[in-house]
Amino acid sequence: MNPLTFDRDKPLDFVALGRLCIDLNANEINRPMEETVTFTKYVGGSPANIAIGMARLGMKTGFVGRVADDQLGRFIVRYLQDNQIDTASVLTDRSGSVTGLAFTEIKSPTDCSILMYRDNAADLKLEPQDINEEYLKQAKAILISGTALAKSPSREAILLALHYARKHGAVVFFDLDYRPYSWTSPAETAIYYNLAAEKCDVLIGTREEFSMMERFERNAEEDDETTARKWFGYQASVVVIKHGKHGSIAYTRQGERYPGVTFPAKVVKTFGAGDSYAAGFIYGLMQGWDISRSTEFGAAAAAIVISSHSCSEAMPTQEQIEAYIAKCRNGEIVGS
Ligand SMILES: Nc1ncnc2c1ncn2[C@@H]1O[C@H](COP(=O)(O)OP(=O)(O)OP(=O)(O)O)[C@@H](O)[C@H]1O
Ligand SMILES: O=C(O)C[C@@H](O)[C@H](O)C(=O)CO
Repeated sequence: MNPLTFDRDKPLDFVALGRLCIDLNANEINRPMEETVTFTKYVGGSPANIAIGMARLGMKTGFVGRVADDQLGRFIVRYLQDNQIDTASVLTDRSGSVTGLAFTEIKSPTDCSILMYRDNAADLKLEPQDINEEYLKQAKAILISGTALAKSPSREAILLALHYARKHGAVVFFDLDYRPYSWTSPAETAIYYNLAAEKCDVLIGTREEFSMMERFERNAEEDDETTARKWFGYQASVVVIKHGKHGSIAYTRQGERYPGVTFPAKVVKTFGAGDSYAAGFIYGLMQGWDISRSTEFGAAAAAIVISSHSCSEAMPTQEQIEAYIAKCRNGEIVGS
């Protein structure tokens, strides 16, 4: 089943908000970054990757965010536009901020890390005045991600966007996307995550991310079902808890539980799995597919992206995902 309904009369399918940055992925892989000499530049940041994934799947997609007034900011906007993403609400920050950089180290397919340069990052300069109610009113669904809550004024801007989305009946997806380097204290993190999550229809996160949000619960059990049930006491109707290569479990407010499959992958690097999974899963739900088919689609999208060098550039089309699933079923693709 699929408990979500989307307002078919709204012209924009999907609007993502928040982080737009640059990934610099090591070209010489399977070694520490000290030995890497060249990197390839891609657009990055979890909500950016998900928006690009949704656009590749043919959804009419927009973005709300701020980029730096520099060459990298302009590169990001051009890349979004080249991918048919509406950038009317992507503003240039002129306060002297810079584009956030994520240098990725790929030591092995299972040992990847990210070296961040995010001091004075433009994406966190998003202001409440940048949130256009008329724009969000046009969206069937919006997506927020946790990093945008890390600092003011971006934090207030996202909370205002949640208010408008609720007011105008958009379905709200929250990809928890917890990046500890963006936050100053665990208590502050949990408080703002909880505040936002209470207003969202679909929560998608890893076990660790949900546990981070439960730091003030008595007897937190780290049990997926208990976690999901807590959110059904607020606005959520679907809660997805991801477990890396062990798959995911989706719970619904109606008490159903859908364990998600995984697909074999020739893993190059693991990051980007969550973003591609989210794009495939949300796309499925927006097509009216049931939850099992949607999680399967997300898992196949993730297998494709982790078998590739980038996150954004590797986001697959519907045809690519369907072909991948078919090849896995025929035994033409086996894991690494
Ligand atoms: N090694 C793997 N092989 C196949 N599928 C995988 C693998 N790792 C992750 N996936 C798929 O991707 C989905 C999301 O992965 P994961 O739980 O690692 O999310 P995440 O931690 O948010 O990812 P990210 O590393 O991008 O932050 C999983 O539910 C699974 O379907
Ligand atoms: O911001 C990060 O932590 C890295 C991102 O730039 C990257 O694209 C990502 O979010 C992958 O999930």
